[in-house]
Amino acid sequence: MRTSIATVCLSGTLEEKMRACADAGFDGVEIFEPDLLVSPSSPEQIRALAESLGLTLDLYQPFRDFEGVDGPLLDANLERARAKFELMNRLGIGTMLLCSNVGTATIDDDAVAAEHLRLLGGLAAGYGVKVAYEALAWGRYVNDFEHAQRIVDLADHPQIGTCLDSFHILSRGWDPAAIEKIPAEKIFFVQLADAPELSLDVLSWSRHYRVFPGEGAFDLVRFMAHLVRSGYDGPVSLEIFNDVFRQTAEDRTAVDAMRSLIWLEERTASYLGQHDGGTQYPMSLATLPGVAEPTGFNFAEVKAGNPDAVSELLYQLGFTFAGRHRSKPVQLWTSGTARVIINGQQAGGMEPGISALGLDVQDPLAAASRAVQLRASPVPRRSQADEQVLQAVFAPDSTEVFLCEATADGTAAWADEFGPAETGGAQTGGQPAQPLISAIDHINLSQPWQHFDEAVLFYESTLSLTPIASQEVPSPMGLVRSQVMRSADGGVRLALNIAPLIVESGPGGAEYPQHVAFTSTDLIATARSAAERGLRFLPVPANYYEDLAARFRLDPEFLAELQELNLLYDRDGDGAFLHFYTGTVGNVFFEVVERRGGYEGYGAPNAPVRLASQYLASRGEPNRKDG
Ligand SMILES: O=C(O)c1ccc(O)c(O)c1
Ligand SMILES: [Mg+2]
Repeated sequence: MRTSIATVCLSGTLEEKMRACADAGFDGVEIFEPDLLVSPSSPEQIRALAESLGLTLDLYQPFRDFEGVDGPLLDANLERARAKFELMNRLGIGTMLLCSNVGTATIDDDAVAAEHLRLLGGLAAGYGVKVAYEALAWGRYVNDFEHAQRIVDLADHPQIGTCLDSFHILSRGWDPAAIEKIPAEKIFFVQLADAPELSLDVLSWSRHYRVFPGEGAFDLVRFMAHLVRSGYDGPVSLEIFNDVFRQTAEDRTAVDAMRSLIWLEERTASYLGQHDGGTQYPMSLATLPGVAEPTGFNFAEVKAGNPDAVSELLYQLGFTFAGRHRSKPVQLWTSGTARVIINGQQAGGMEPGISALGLDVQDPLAAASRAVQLRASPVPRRSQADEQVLQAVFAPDSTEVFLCEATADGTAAWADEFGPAETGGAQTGGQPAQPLISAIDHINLSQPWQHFDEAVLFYESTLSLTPIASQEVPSPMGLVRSQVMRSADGGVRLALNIAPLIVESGPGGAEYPQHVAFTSTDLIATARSAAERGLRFLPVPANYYEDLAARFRLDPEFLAELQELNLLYDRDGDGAFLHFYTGTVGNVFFEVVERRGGYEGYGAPNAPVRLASQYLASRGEPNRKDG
């Protein structure tokens, strides 16, 4: 599949955009006219730059408001087109995009529009270029791709064909199956965009909210399947008008874009494999190393300049110190299969924060190769000869994601690099035979708002995690969007939260704490033992417990126990959820959860209580529970 992208998708100058597209691995670009008009480079220089970057210039766009107009305006429009065809010859671009008329058309007659397109085709022939007619969703008379195609048929000129744009087709609810009826040689160009479901006029939706394939709600796999079946084999180009991408570093957006297209290509290949058996089509679709979902968490890593505050929390939760790394300032704490690494390497005066997570996968090499083919950056590692070689890539928020070998007994092969425990921390104590905390339940990573869609696409495409319906949680600092990505059996649950931007601290000014949640087989016993070891719980206000009593019929003694220990409670169906939070150290805190009777959620109704309590704590408000 030939990949292309419109320069309007990216921030920067035309030259910067082209370099970013080439670096991300695109085959070609569409030149968006306004980008050229403001460039100091001549058309010849842009052409030479594309050549030197190995990019093809696939399309010049847009040409607007041409057809369906009165005689004098038509003459002027043809003159306008002549100038653009001359320009295209200088650029070396063979196809121009013509949008259906949204403003000046006064004649609602297909025969007239077709006649005008035929005239345009005649002019284009003189310059050896072609024109791809695109039905904009808000076109005055033509807003449906089948209608545009009927006009192209009527025009019946070799230089005149269709441009299909998934946004204009799917936003209007047109059925993309009709693409298969269009003769392949008449599809001159294809643009792809996804979009979230919004109730908005199509123009505003299109101009501000398009996103890359896989980041929205459109079924682009089915769209692509119809396109492939039509016999089309030209460029598949991303055309994303998006306010956030326009202000994000262009190289980052280009990588996100390329990832979305590679993944769509793979999913289309797999869809066609399932539905059309071995049928061969002109467009060849590349695939990636397939990987199964990760089966569990192998570890979580906290980086900290001073490990003591973190190790103290873990000790209070009942974790056992399992030793120091034999060559690095790194500690391992365990409880059951929950492993937390506290890494003091290169952490200087750094506040504690989650820096890495390890996932159990069947084939770490294949999983890493897939991630890298999806343009994830590998984490550079300098392993010593006697250490496990671990595969890792950076997530969009720079968290390191390690792809670890799953073992049948839940142990970690690298753990023998740690020890012996006796030489280690202040608080050791042997591992109890049956620790209450048995595993990592989920990891919660706050994400900068502007990279949220990119993060969801990253975890879904590289790691095969599935996003479940997102939630919105109010906090004193704004609405937090929470998106859980999980494996089918719940072995891996990752909660991504959009951190609201604290306006006064400026972009990136405020870091939101992140957390690791552990599973306990007996939450109340865990809380009691943690309290005895001096754990400071995140305080929960009395109002919360009054509301709990009103919502659920809880045994008064049980309710009193929840309140005494600062425990939170929720229910779904037959299931119940008990959990508590520790205080925050630096940018990290811990949660302990007990899932009863198949509870599948994360205590979302309680999240506002947590966020408000953390907000008070971060402002140094008195903790009334402590007196
Ligand atoms: O919003 C527009 O005007 C516009 C322009 C060119 C396109 O290809 C398109 O899909 C939309
Ligand atoms: Mg378009």
